[in-house]
Amino acid sequence: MGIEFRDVGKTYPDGTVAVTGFSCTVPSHRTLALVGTSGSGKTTLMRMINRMVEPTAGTVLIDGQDVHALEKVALRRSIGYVPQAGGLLPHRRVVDNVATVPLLNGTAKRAARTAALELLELVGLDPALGKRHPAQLSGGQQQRVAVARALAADPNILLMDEPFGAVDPIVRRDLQDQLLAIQAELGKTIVLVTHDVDEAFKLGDEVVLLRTGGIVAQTGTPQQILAEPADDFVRDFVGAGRAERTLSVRDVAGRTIVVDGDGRPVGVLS
Ligand SMILES: Nc1ncnc2c1ncn2[C@@H]1O[C@H](COP(=O)(O)OP(=O)(O)OP(=O)(O)O)[C@@H](O)[C@H]1O
Repeated sequence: MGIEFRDVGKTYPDGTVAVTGFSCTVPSHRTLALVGTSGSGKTTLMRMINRMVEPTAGTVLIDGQDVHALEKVALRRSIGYVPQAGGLLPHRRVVDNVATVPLLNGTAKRAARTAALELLELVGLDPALGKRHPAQLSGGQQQRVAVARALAADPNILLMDEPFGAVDPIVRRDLQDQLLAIQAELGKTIVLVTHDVDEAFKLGDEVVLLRTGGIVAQTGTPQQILAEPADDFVRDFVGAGRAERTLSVRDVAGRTIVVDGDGRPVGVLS
């Protein structure tokens, strides 16, 4: 059970080949990170799951069912989607943004709002912020709202397209940690698109590294890819040979410090 891409391809009407012969399974409750350079077909692949993009070859299945046979609007509402820049409705209050899909699905207003306020707490926001409009929140807070909104209809599947790409590195790390905590609690099936290999390794149980044309360079757990990069392209991309991944330990003032290849401290061991 889960999501299965079966030999899918996508050639856009202008002839651009975005994806070719892609096959992959995402088991239920696991996170797949699609990582690769710009234009490697990550977003195209992810959008095939909720039919925002229709493949020109192959099949996408959810729990064994061809998504092509499912009604598009119902399918889209049943899957949480976190777009790149939040995609919040600017003229609606935060709480109403979060409640959007449950309201469309017929949940009563009061129940939808109560649930929305609980979701704001789940993503680490003060429910009092629910009264504000999106423009009155920071970029990081807006992304938290976007995650809350994607979770509002309690979907089994969560699609995330560069969800934390527009925020600074410290907020980004916070949001990543929050997502890991939420995932530990809720156990969604997540497909995450990122161009940041560190993010892919941190969040993905399984990582697919793509090259141009949606061709798989390597699939594996972060540990497998780091330990045995398939070729020079992968090695360069993950930076396995880069100095900063070559860690060593040093004793400083009676404590054991871990430093990177440039001697910068990255943590304390004991
Ligand atoms: N609607 C479209 N019409 C034509 N070509 C498209 C369309 N959407 C995407 N493409 C092309 O398909 C290829 C893959 O695009 P896609 O957005 O899936 O890549 P990506 O890996 O997600 O890139 P990025 O990291 O820049 O978002 C690119 O060459 C892109 O220009």
